[in-house]
Amino acid sequence: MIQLHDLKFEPYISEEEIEGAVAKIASRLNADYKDQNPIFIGVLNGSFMFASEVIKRFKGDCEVSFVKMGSYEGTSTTGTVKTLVGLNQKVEGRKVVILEDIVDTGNTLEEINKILEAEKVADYKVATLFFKPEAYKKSLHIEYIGIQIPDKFIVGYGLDYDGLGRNLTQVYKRKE
Ligand SMILES: O=P(O)(O)OC[C@H]1O[C@H](OP(=O)(O)OP(=O)(O)O)[C@H](O)[C@@H]1O
Ligand SMILES: Nc1nc2[nH]cnc2c(=O)[nH]1
Repeated sequence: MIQLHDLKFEPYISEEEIEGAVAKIASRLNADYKDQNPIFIGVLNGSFMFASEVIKRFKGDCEVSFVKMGSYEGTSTTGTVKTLVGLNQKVEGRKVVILEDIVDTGNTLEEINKILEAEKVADYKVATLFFKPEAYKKSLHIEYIGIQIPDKFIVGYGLDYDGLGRNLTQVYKRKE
């Protein structure tokens, strides 16, 4: 068990399971985007570890960019997604892959969808390491899903509780 600020968390998803999920997504991306020079767009802060692990397994040419979005305070969403750092490169006509650490309510994804529609990308797909089907309230398609989890608050592998826990190499869930 670990403690971050005032909350306790227990081990939930091992490094091996995460590594297996990352490898599967990377393998599909290698097949689907062979010779297509995709642009990977990581959604900061949470996706930094997942993005790095996926991108280093991609074998062809690719470009890498990041946006920074924020909507969580403590363990719940504020319901308002702020674009803290937007896209700083032209993506018109390009094939884009969004890299998310987690899709929960889908609010963040919806905001990213608006940005990409305005940018007129050729097409884009979403890859997320974790997905909470019970919490997802949107209809945007998620092409690459690593691990589906119940509607519990998790930390580790990029995900934080009020700033702490992003460096953990396995995932923990809030102790009930
Ligand atoms: O589907 P949603 O309910 O929108 O939740 C998903 C988002 O929540 C987290 O970001 P957060 O706002 O906590 O910012 P962070 O990545 O900087 O931690 C996570 O990184 C996703 O981007
Ligand atoms: N740390 C963390 N951030 C999230 N953002 C959306 N869902 C979660 C979650 O379960 N944990």
